[in-house]
Amino acid sequence: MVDFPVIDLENLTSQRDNAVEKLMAACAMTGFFYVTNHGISHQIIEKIFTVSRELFDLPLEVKEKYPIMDNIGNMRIGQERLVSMDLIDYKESFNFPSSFNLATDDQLPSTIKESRKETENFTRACHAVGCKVLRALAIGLGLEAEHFVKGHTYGKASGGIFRLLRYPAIPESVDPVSTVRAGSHSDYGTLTLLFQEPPPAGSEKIASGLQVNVDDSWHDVPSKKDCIVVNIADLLSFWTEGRLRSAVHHVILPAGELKNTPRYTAVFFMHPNSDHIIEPTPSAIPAPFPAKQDKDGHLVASFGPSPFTYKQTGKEYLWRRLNLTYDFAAY
Ligand SMILES: O=C(O)CCC(=O)C(=O)O
Ligand SMILES: [Fe+2]
Repeated sequence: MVDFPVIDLENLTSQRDNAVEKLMAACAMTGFFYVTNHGISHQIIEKIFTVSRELFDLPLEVKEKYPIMDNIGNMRIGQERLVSMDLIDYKESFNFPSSFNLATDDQLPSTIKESRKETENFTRACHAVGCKVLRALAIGLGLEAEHFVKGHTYGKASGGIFRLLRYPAIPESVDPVSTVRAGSHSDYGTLTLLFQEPPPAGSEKIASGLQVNVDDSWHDVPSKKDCIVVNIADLLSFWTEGRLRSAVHHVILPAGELKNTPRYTAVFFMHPNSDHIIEPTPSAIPAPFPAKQDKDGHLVASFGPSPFTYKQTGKEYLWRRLNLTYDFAAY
């Protein structure tokens, strides 16, 4: 059993109660942890899930007016297959720019346009939480606090995505062998913040389906009251030459009565500014996977889920990564 630690954001910011050490230990092992005392109110989180329900409840022909383009828009059930064409991801999603103030009217169905201000406030709050974690990580690595944050500016162009997801109830007709809720993958960016709706009353003990792969076995990441699940994503792992780990995760079909309940999540994917150049991190902590020179003299990562060249911008990385994946299969 892996115990994903719960980290108090206030303690992290004020460097109390070994919170930074706890965070660094989690990031060296699994890259997954919970953040509590994050200051994002219940009301705004509930509002986001209300907006999400209204959005997915729109008629199909309305949702299809917003097809995914440049990684923004709607993906219908089965469109995104994270593992292979043989494994269906039984989910639908809507991607918006993580700096929601950059969303153009034509990217927003009426339901979310009506809640533009609240949604923007939510994304600003998520960004602020992510920046606090990035500062603590920089401090934990012995760097100046703003090392990562200065490449993450709210309101500036980036590959960052705010994503709403609905995993529908599982009909009897679904083949459990060729279907998952989300196939195994690691995230592309720097940090991911995941909000899981609390399970319905009476189902608290049933796992939500999100699992993380640690040392070749899968571990449940249950929804925890008032907590955000945060994980290190691939780019931050490359950036730090593997000092911070980005773990593979997936969402399996639920068990028991949760099969009959749709699952809603809201995900805030942080990416650096499009023009931010990613160099290896100058930390005194030994890197598990130091950058090396390739035969053409480029500085490249010596590990990871895809080739990675240093000294490229956030934008170059993201587009190379997306192009390696068919049909925008990930983000
Ligand atoms: O919805 C979830 O629990 C996880 C979603 C996820 O991993 C992703 O969208 O990258
Ligand atoms: Fe993910």
